[in-house]
Amino acid sequence: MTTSAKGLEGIVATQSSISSIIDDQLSYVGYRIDDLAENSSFEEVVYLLWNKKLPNTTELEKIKKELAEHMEIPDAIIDHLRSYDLSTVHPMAALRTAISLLGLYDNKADVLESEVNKQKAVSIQAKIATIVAAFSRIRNGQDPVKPKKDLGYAENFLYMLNGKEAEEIEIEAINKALVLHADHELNASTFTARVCVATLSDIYSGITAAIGALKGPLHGGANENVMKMLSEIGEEENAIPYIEKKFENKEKIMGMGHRVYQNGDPRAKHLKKMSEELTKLTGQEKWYNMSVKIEDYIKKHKGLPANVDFYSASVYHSLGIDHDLFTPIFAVSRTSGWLAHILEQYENNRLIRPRAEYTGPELQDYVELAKRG
Ligand SMILES: CC(=O)SCCNC(=O)CCNC(=O)[C@H](O)C(C)(C)COP(=O)(O)OP(=O)(O)OC[C@H]1O[C@@H](n2cnc3c(N)ncnc32)[C@H](O)[C@@H]1OP(=O)(O)O
Ligand SMILES: O=C([O-])CC(=O)C(=O)O
Repeated sequence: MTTSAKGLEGIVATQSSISSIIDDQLSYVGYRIDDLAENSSFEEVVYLLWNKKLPNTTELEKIKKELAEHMEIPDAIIDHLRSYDLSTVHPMAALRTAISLLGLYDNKADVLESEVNKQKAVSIQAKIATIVAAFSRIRNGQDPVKPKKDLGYAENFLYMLNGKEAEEIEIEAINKALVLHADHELNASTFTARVCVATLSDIYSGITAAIGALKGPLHGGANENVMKMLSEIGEEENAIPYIEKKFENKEKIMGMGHRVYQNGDPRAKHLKKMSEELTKLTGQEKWYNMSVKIEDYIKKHKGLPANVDFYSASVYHSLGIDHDLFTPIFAVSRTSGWLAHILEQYENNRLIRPRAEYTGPELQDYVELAKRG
């Protein structure tokens, strides 16, 4: 057997026609992320990822309507969210459980037929935004707000989160963030989803497993930790001494570095621009200025680029979103990619089962319990 690649670095583990990263350029089904970020709605991207073509007007209206119509969640999920000790539960843990629970209210959860799976995809994509918003409201002692059928996805999410219709600039920011986070080739959570459903387990299992993988700070959980770091730094002049200390302690800087991108994450510049605009608009420029200082310093001293999580932190913060909801919002977006990969996996399935390079002791004789030292 050949030697293993730590963290599977550089290993091509599957074929996929959903998204690609070539020469540091990201595209969804061949459409450049820059064009999609500037021009498309999240629903357009959802359609693109699931159907591998951009929707025409009728198709776009249909997916928008379907998503809005499926957003409402069973009362039992709300009751369940109310039963948590919300002072300690992380919203990603709540989301992981709520999606799993959602499967119990779907009498076709275990049916793997293609058409049924597509219906489940719409339902899960629609409901995940509602679950995140409901969790946040219940935690704040407020009643969950039902979705409105005439609102787009980003707008509905903000409406359910805040209990009032959002400003255009907020909708634009969330829409763009959802577009930018939607898919990213074979990242850890997407790979997790594919490994899970390749056993012919159901979609709910795949999404639940993926949420678990995204939660970690080396992956989606980094965005919350970026804001934690910025808050600890507090003021711009503290930024560089803080980072130097982290380097001395050999600690990682959240939101920096990437396994695949060597010269920078193409999504980061969009979030950086949004961060600049939104922090200025809300009088919170210090978070942007501090982020730029850190980015420049780390680029210069470590050669590491900012990743998608770095500037998303100050974007969400300037929209007044609780810091521990940053990763759940990432999950809301990435669900579209997970679902696309799950559907693709089912279409051409083979069990995913790599090998391990054994590094333990050579074969040895069994020692009876009484004779062991
Ligand atoms: C949506 C996403 O998932 S994007 C990634 C989100 N995660 C983060 O932002 C967490 C911070 N970043 C990291 O931990 C890493 O850059 C990862 C996990 C994203 C990718 O890392 P890998 O390709 O596995 O690189 P690895 O962790 O092995 O690091 C390689 C070297 O670079 C250093 N390095 C990598 N990232 C960082 C960082 N953010 N801060 C400081 N040093 C870093 C490591 O310490 C290591 O140095 P060494 O060789 O001297 O020991
Ligand atoms: O691709 C990765 O390893 C992580 C990432 O940027 C993402 O999931 O968006």
